[in-house]
Amino acid sequence: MRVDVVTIFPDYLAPLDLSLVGKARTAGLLDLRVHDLRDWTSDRHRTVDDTPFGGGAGMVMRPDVWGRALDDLLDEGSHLLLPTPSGTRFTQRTAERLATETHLVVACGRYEGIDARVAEHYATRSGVTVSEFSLGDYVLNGGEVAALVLVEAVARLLPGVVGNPESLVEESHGAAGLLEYPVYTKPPTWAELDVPEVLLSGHHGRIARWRRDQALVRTAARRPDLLDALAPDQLDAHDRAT
Ligand SMILES: COc1ccc2nc(C(=O)O)sc2c1
Repeated sequence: MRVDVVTIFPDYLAPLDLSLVGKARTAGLLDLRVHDLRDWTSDRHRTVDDTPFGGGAGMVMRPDVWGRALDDLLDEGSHLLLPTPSGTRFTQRTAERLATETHLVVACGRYEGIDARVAEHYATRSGVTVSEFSLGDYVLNGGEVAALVLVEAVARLLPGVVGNPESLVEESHGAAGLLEYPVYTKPPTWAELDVPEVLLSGHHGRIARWRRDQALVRTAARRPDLLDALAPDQLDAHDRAT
């Protein structure tokens, strides 16, 4: 998969050189390129914004500069992603869908946002998909943090990136559709708190059942909406009794 990220703060994306995503890039599993939007400016001051039509506070990012950048980067089959507070919610299901695609272009807005004609124009471009998304019900100062989240959430789903793909199933918001169960390691007692006895039993069936029950109880307590969203076949009779 190729991912192009366009931003006026390229250094904001430096964390993507580290850890799991960094390893995926080194292994050739992810072709990630970060671009400075100002490379597509044409004036001495490398201007990317201007005052909003209709008045109001702040500045708006210019469509002509974004147009030159996106014309260079978008191809047949590209998915243009625009982080924005007014976007649809980015979820694990979104990440799973994006992880099946070949080319993502993430346009990081700043100031009051990108001129609306940019999304409108590229939505009509043959072979290009455009999506505006938000991380959640809060507002950041720009799209870069959302880009970091998106790239990591997608990259870790690419084949070969995570050591044990099975771990993707039981993690929170994974294929099981539940929050993950609590995890423990040595020492068996810490701060006068013991590890649940069942986890020391070596009885794999009981351990699996205990973990499933913990995931269900946690999900019911913290995110009942996730339980409501489960398909009927995702809960067995024991689950329903828990
Ligand atoms: C101007 O660009 C922005 C500004 C705020 C913002 N907030 C996001 C969020 O997902 O919360 S994406 C995003 C993009």
